[in-house]
Amino acid sequence: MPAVSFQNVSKTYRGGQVKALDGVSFDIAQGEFFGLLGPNGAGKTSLISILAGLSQASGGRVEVLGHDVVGDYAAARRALGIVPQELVFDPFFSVRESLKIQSGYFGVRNNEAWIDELLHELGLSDKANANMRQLSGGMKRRVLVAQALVHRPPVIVLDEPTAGVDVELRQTLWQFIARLNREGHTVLLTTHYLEEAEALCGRLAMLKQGRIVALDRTSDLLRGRAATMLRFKTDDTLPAELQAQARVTGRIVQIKAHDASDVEALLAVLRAAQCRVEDLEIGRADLEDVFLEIMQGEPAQQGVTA
Ligand SMILES: Nc1ncnc2c1ncn2[C@@H]1O[C@H](COP(=O)(O)OP(=O)(O)OP(=O)(O)O)[C@@H](O)[C@H]1O
Repeated sequence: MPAVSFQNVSKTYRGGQVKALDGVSFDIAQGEFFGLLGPNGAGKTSLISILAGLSQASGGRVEVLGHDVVGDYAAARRALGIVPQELVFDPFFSVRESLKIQSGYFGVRNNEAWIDELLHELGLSDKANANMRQLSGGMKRRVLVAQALVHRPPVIVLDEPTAGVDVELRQTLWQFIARLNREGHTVLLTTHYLEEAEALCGRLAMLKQGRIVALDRTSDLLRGRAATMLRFKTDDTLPAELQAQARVTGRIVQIKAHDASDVEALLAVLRAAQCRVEDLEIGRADLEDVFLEIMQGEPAQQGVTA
């Protein structure tokens, strides 16, 4: 039985004018660390909201460990630990009180030891008795993670958990989540940080305009799609034939190359255009390259035609 199963899920808004999800189907196996990626507006939040039972699909079916998220809402929700994107919390309680209240909500009692462990693992021990109002944004985010995990859910859903979060918390969070994953918890992560997704997720789905456009093991996506990247810095204007295929960030230029002769051809074009190149390096394509390639709908194989 899959941990999460999306079956032909669709979602429309405004009486069908906006199609946020258009026939999304995939399963996440138990124990997977799964990443859901997509640009702004692709439909990630819509999909997570349906999974969480916060909004209803316009069509299709979603199950968590075999429990339908609509027909069997309570069981599905109990199986999920959801770390929301927004900082929502009750300002009147202390950190520990809020965790106890959340436990009660799931009918869990006498879990003080687990609450202590959560506080410790998330670096919140010395804030246990602090009022939620007094916490910084990063600390509140840690509490949201603790709240999501208080009932030891088998499936953990993290919706952009590291947006605006400092390096220390990211590391603390990922170490802890990776441990829970090793212990058997399934993890579903949405993020805009592609390095995190590349480092953490065994398998990835990419959403574009409400449809799945890629679904594969992370290593296969990296191997199969993009190839080698030529990276350099320049102050000069790129020759026109390279502009279309280059990714330019300030002075940094990245161009895809498939093999050594491709690299030679690229350098020849640059030399002929008297384009001065600094800090030249040739590296492996990363998930960002693959992501952009898929989102731009470029054909998988496209060499230099110089
Ligand atoms: N309540 C709503 N009413 C109308 N349209 C909506 C509503 N919620 C989302 N949409 C639209 O549905 C589409 C998908 O939005 P969604 O928030 O699911 O995308 P996302 O992938 O989570 O984006 P982001 O990365 O920006 O969070 C977008 O076109 C969005 O404008």
